[in-house]
Amino acid sequence: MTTLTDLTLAEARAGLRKADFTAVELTQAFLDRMAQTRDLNAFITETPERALADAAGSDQKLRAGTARPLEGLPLAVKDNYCTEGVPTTAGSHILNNFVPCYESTVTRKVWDAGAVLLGKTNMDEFAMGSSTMTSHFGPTRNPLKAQNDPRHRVPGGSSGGSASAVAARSALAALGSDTGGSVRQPASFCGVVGLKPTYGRCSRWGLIAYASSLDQAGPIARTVRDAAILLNAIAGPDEKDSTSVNQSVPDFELFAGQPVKGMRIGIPKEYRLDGLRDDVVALWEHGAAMLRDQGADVVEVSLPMSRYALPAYYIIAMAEASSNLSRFDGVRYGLRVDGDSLAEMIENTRAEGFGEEVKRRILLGTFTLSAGYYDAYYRKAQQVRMLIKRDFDTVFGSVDALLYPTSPIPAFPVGELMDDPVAMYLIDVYTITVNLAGLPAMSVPAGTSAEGLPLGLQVVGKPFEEGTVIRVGEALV
Ligand SMILES: NC(=O)C[C@H](N)C(=O)O
Repeated sequence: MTTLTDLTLAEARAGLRKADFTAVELTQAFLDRMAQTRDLNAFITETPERALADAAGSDQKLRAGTARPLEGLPLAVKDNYCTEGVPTTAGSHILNNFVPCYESTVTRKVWDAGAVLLGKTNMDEFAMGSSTMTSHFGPTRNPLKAQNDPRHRVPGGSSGGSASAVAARSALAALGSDTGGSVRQPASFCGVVGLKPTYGRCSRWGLIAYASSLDQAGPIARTVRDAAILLNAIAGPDEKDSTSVNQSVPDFELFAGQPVKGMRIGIPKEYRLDGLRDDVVALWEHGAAMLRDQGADVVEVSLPMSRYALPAYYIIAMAEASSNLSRFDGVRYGLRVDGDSLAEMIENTRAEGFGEEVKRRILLGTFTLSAGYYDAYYRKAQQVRMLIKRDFDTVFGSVDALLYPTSPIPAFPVGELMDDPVAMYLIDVYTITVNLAGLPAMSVPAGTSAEGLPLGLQVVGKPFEEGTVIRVGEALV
């Protein structure tokens, strides 16, 4: 029999239904694998007892013929989803010992669909980063290394723990969240699939807020089909999140494997940045050729405003973060560091509880929102955001999807870029525009870099057309 941890989610689902193995056996295999791969530091909290108990419950349902869509399938969850009774830290010291008394809507949906929780995964603190190095719990490692180079690589971020776990086969699939690339970029770095749904497709309720107008839940999985299966479970409106959209949810799995013949795919010419690495250019051209070979019409399009996306994103994200993170004050939950007065207690708690990158963003965000600077920075960034969105609207009048790289670089060595925040922000150049425009996008493992590391290609679709993204994504692997 093949190793259980090597199965895709779709294969594991089929195996459970045919009773080739039990949910308890499958879960135990993943728990063993988690123990073997602990050096990756992919998990902040492991939940083995709950996993085995849930799996036993799933086995009963499987035997009774009442299995739900994700029955008995072991998943990992990024540690910024509130999980009732299970510690939830968002990778921060300030949420040390925080055990939510409620469950996020998205995680509630996967448990209601029968999935099994293996544990909560490591992440950049409050999802701020592209490497998982800003976590209070130490960096996560990518299970993959470059050829002839023993250095450990980052898994990307901020959902680096989730991507590392899926790539290491210590989870069948995982939930991440994507504000500016946090699902897609780690998927690209770890050679797995990452899907960011349309803004409003999934509920953000109980997902610890970073930048509320950009945050979106998303699956990380081994295959496009697996990501579609998970999206089926987490999509849909929620009365607890007024930004979730009442839009019908198709069966996304049906799109995996549908032909791309006759589709029009756009290649944005401005995304061919000066100095882009040869291997990334070659990957992109190869992807376009694959789609052309399958009968798609690949055309050049123009997104001129995207060149202003990075500064606009970092102004908006930091402004929203500075507001969202004001709730962490030591009064109600999480860390409290005493002081002589209430103000001093709050000051001490925030000074000790937040890491350097989070403090940098709170300070910059507060600055851009302050009187006198608001118009020059925040308002202007919102106007730029509108222009970027309009560019996409225009282009989507003539194409069905867009194709470009997920990241300009492959996974870099752990420790690098930490003292150069701007260089770290620049890595997000290809992922942030879709968050600003609220579009669905997917990263698929489509090639290998010169040093033998995975490279991802990104497929971007029209709002609420995740099905198209899934279709094109599947055609690239
Ligand atoms: N959260 C994200 O999507 C990651 C992005 N690199 C950021 O730091 O904002």
